[in-house]
Amino acid sequence: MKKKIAVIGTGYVGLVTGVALSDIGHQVYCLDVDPNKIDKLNQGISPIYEPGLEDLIHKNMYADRLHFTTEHSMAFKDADAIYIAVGTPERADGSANLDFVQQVAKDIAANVSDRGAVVVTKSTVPVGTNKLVKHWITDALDRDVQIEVVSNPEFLREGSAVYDTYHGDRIVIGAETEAAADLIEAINKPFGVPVFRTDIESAEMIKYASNAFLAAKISFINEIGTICGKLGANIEDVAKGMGMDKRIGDKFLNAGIGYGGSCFPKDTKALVQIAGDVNHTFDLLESVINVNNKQQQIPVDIAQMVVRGGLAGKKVAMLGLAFKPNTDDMRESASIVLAQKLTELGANISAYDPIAIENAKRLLPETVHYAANTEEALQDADVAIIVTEWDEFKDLPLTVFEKQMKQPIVIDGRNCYPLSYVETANIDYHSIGRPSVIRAKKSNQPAK
Ligand SMILES: NC(=O)C1=CN([C@@H]2O[C@H](COP(=O)(O)OP(=O)(O)OC[C@H]3O[C@@H](n4cnc5c(N)ncnc54)[C@H](O)[C@@H]3O)[C@@H](O)[C@H]2O)C=CC1
Ligand SMILES: O=C(O)[C@H]1O[C@H](OP(=O)(O)OP(=O)(O)OC[C@H]2O[C@@H](n3ccc(=O)[nH]c3=O)[C@H](O)[C@@H]2O)[C@H](O)[C@@H](O)[C@@H]1O
Repeated sequence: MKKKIAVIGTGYVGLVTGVALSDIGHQVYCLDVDPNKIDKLNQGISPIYEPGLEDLIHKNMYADRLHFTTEHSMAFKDADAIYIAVGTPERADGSANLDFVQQVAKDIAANVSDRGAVVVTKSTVPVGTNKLVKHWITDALDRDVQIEVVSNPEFLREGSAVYDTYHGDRIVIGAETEAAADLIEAINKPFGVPVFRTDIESAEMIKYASNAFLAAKISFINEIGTICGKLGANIEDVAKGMGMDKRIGDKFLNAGIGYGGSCFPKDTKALVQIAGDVNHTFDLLESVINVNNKQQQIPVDIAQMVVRGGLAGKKVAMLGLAFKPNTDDMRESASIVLAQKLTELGANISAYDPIAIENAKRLLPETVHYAANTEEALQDADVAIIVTEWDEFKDLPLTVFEKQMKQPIVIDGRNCYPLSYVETANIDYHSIGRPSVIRAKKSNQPAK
């Protein structure tokens, strides 16, 4: 069943959704208010770095199933389904800002075909928003047009967004009517991903609860890591041993310098607000957020302890800037907090990331120097901090730290190297929730 679909917003979610829906055969019109993005896309250039995405854009543009436009009339004309995938950024109080969603509702009212459409919200929105969207559209309509709304939250991860779309654990569909749910289920059928149907409010909550639970798992393992660090236990083995229990599961138990990105920080705060709106203090989630804020500072705390004479005037190499590997997304990356703190302490930062440098320049202090490669970033550095676990850092021979740095002190915020490997290198090594490995101690060890 091939349908005409309009996707509004070409950020991560809109673009990946639009491209994937065209790839399974639908006629898709992706609309954005940003003409630069649409220009680039019409030249086959993806405005975001996402493995595999550009190839799919080319394939489906060539097959004449995928179109990019700023023209509402072109996108909305005869659309069976209209997907809303615009941003829902956080307001100063942590709640979700729905201004972009409300604007799209007005645009739909002004442009939807007389035969009506099913309006699908992909954006992460507070419980009750889909019903508000329907109200906003019908309120602005000057004609009698049938509008149905469906909550269809998105669960893709940046860096593996294309893979996730085809191999998701579930597609959640929250609808008012069986007919609307049937249409969205049929549209998604070729993905072969299990569908879970529910009411609209539950679908909206599933998205926030899922992100909050994953964030809680990360903060939990990070707290255990901090205790392990003090007691001489190894968080990697602890997480492995815990994860073997199927009720716990082995995913999302990597201790590190906390979660970043465009969603966990924003969605956890929004859920605290959503709970507050119904007079519930979400104590657990507030702690998850506080733990994460502390976690992002850990490398600076360690650096202050281990670099002799303090950090003022010292060269700090930052390896990795993106909030996770395989993306150029810098939103809420721990590198932002770290660079600010280090700069306040008078350190000179030399930073390198395989692809996020252009985005980093907009968010990090102006004084940060950007190196062309790892070796240049490490040259004569007093301390190195690994912020993002890119493969090229994980594969780096530890001798590079020895050779390039003034003092080979490495603070690994992502536990990139097995301790047994670090033991063989002539570096001081501090990681998260694992014992430190110090040169002096190694040389004092009796010969075997
Ligand atoms: N980034 C991610 O990995 C995921 C994001 N989400 C959710 O999806 C939503 C979108 O997130 P991103 O894709 O990261 O957003 P984004 O902020 O990167 O992109 C949003 C796009 O919408 C466009 N836009 C804004 N107003 C518009 C309008 N009136 N008409 C047309 N286009 C308009 C903007 O120009 C921008 O290109 C958010 O609610 C987010 O929480 C959900 C799952 C994953
Ligand atoms: O709503 C969203 O936007 C998305 O948010 C996350 O996806 P994403 O932020 O792209 O990336 P994740 O792989 O979840 O990583 C988020 C952060 O947690 C950190 N993390 C992840 C896993 C882990 O074990 N430890 C850990 O510190 C990562 O380094 C990263 O900073 C969710 O995984 C997606 O399901 C969801 O759709």
